[in-house]
Amino acid sequence: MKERNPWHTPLTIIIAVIGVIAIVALVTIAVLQNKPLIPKYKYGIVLDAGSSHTAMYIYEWPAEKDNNTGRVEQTHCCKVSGSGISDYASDPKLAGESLKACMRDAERFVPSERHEETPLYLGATAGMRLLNIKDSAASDRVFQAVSESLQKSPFSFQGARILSGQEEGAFGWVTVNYLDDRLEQGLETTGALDLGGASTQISFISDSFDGSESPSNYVAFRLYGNDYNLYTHSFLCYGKDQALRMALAHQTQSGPGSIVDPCFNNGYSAVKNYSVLYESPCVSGRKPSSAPQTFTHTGKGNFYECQEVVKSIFNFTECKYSQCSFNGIFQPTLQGTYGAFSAYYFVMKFLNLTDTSVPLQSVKEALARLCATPFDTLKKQHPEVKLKFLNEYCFSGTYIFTLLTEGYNFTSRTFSDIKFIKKIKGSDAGWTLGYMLNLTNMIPAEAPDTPLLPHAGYVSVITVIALVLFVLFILSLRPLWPRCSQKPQIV
Ligand SMILES: Nc1ccn([C@@H]2O[C@H](COP(=O)(O)OP(=O)(O)OP(=O)(O)O)[C@@H](O)[C@H]2O)c(=O)n1
Repeated sequence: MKERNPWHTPLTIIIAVIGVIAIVALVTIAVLQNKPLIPKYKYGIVLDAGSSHTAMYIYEWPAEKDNNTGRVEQTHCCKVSGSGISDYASDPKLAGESLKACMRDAERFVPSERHEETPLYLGATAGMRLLNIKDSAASDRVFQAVSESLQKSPFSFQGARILSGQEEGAFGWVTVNYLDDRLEQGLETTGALDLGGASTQISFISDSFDGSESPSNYVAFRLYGNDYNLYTHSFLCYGKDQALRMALAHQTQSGPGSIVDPCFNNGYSAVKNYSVLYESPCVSGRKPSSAPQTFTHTGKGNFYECQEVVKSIFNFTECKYSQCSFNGIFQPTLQGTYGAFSAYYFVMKFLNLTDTSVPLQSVKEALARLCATPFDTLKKQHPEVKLKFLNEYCFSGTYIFTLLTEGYNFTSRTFSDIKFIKKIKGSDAGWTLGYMLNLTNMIPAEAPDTPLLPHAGYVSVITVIALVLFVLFILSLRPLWPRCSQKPQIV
């Protein structure tokens, strides 16, 4: 009779089959879990309606993350052609029209199935702050026109409004520190220096500042479980275009028919209109009573004389606090590193001065050389640069140098703490990202609970444990294992 294989009992076969199925199931789950998911994103759009121009930013973040905690990145930027919306006060409809090309761009960059749920914000800064001061009805009409235009887009329009200077400064600080991963990791933060066309912002954390000395400069945040006492100040009229107006106003106080300006290169010449120069609220109170309609503005290019003109637009003496930056505004002791963006970057990049490890004296010498360059030579050296920017680099460089050193009190030791930046990890530095993160509750106040193990580690551990349990189970069934029958010995 054929001997029966002792392993061919129903019980061992069932155990073996269950075991194989369990292992196959575990391996399949582990593989599927670790397979990269098809990326699905959510989107947010912010329009930065600045004084000199409007820019549209599209942000995206992974859709599958709980509570929108995924990392937010800028995927697209569209520069609206033409000037800032505040320049359309006399024809507001055009302000709305001007946004259309970028909105069409957004329709292509955001997948159509996401259009309806994508929030769209418009935030206006110092240009509209000034228009609101000058003519609030005109400012309302501009908002009406841009809102009507944006309501027609397929996105979820959340409104258009003017940001306060404090918001602009604070959201710029949030952006820089979010992109640098300093908030989530609770690292030492970076200060933010923003130079626009009509205002400039300085925001930083200083251990010596708790808001008590100057509450209007204080913003408190609790982000990812950490408390921040932020110092921030926005100087209206100290953006570089309005600062230039103030410098020109200083030089035209007696209403002359021509001025020779040390802040413009030798060979520069233009005829300017008194009414246009003095139409801004930053200078309107100082319009000379008896002036011709126009004046001839020529350059002589002298950095040291230009610095004297630039200094005249600051008040360095008045201060009712323990310490001030300028114009009687409190500023705590500078601390840590700083990211300087917007016009700080544009100007310093052109001047090849973004490397702050060079001594401050060398920066001064480079500016002196630039200002002393005849305008014709400058044009030949930089045929690719738009004339409206090239005209002003001597003034702009001198202004930035003076604002940083005499205004904010950066010294030859602390100047190297400044980094001139445009983007951080692909996203533009500016207030827009911080604004959107805040409005979409993307930064939690408390640190999210982190799982003990990363996902892949978790799958591996349960697989190993399951295998061990399976082997133990098999071993525990040992008494049921069929015994080998003793074969009769053949002698
Ligand atoms: N290549 C460039 C581009 C811009 N600019 C200058 O940079 C300033 C604009 O900076 P921006 O951050 O765009 O300011 P706005 O948002 O327009 O102004 P604000 O925030 O004050 O409303 C303007 O003076 C513009 O002339 C420059 O010097 N070089």
